[in-house]
Amino acid sequence: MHHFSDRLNAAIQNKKTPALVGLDPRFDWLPAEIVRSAESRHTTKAEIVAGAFEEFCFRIIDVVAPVVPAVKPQAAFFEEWGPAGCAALQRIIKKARSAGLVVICDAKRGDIGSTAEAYARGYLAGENPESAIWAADCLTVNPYLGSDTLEPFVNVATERGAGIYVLVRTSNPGAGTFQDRKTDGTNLYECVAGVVEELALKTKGAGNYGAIGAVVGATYPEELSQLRALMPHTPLLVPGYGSQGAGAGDVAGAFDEGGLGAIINSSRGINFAIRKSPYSEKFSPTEWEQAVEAATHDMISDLATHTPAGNLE
Ligand SMILES: O=c1ccn([C@@H]2O[C@H](COP(=O)(O)O)[C@@H](O)[C@H]2O)c(=O)[nH]1
Repeated sequence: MHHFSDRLNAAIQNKKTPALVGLDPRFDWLPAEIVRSAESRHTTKAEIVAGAFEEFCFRIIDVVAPVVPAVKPQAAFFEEWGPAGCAALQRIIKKARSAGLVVICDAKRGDIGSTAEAYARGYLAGENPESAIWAADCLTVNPYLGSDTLEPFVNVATERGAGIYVLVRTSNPGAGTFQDRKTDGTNLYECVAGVVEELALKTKGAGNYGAIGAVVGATYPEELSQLRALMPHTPLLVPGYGSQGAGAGDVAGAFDEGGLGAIINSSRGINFAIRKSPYSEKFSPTEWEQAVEAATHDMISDLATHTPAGNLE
């Protein structure tokens, strides 16, 4: 069985980029042709939305799979639409994996240990997509209930060659409300980082990184560099690039000297590139996939200017 971080790093090296495409569909922003097609096939609103999300994400996967290592579907946008949305998410994960992509399901789960175990078993398929119903390679996890609640995720991830990313320093404006709280001179996020690094070290693969990673926002570049140094064996998932205002310079501190150790997410900036300059001027609304492709290539080039080339050459 191959270790999660080793598989992810191989994918990053193969595609020569740490760019991660988020799949965050919004019904009101979908291309008209996709909405029309879903309306012709379904009757209820939930089925129409779910059908449209599925086609939209399938087509994004077709565009980005040749050039990026991984995708991150955001479960919330699918769960909002009930069973139809969840069924679409499941098929999207399957499609992304068949396209050779590493799939990180962003569902931010967490609960008391015995319940966390059910989340872990349900989401974390790791290397064998048949081993969990949601068939993800990796899941985002909320550590608020305590370090004992991370254990079931660690155990299942280790058994199945899967991974988790634990929320350490999130990208939102209010991240500091709880995460910056200090006890004995240590911030809460530094305390969580310490626990995560221990788990990363314990689950280390053939390379430098563990199966347990951390979510750290690109919108806090100083903390990002600090956490890279504090967590040398922890792979980072870095949201906040693009629509939330962070640029390639802000994420430079996330990488190790070989250019590994982090993947950088953009969701709206890629999914809905057609709605924004310069793509809205370059392409007509029906050419939205070309806009997705151009935005992905631009992100890859942008990141390359600030990523140590090292292992990505
Ligand atoms: O700290 C966090 C943790 C998760 N996210 C998620 O990432 C994407 C970001 O979307 P953009 O459109 O690129 O802003 C979204 O799914 C968030 O829920 C985050 O932004 N910050």
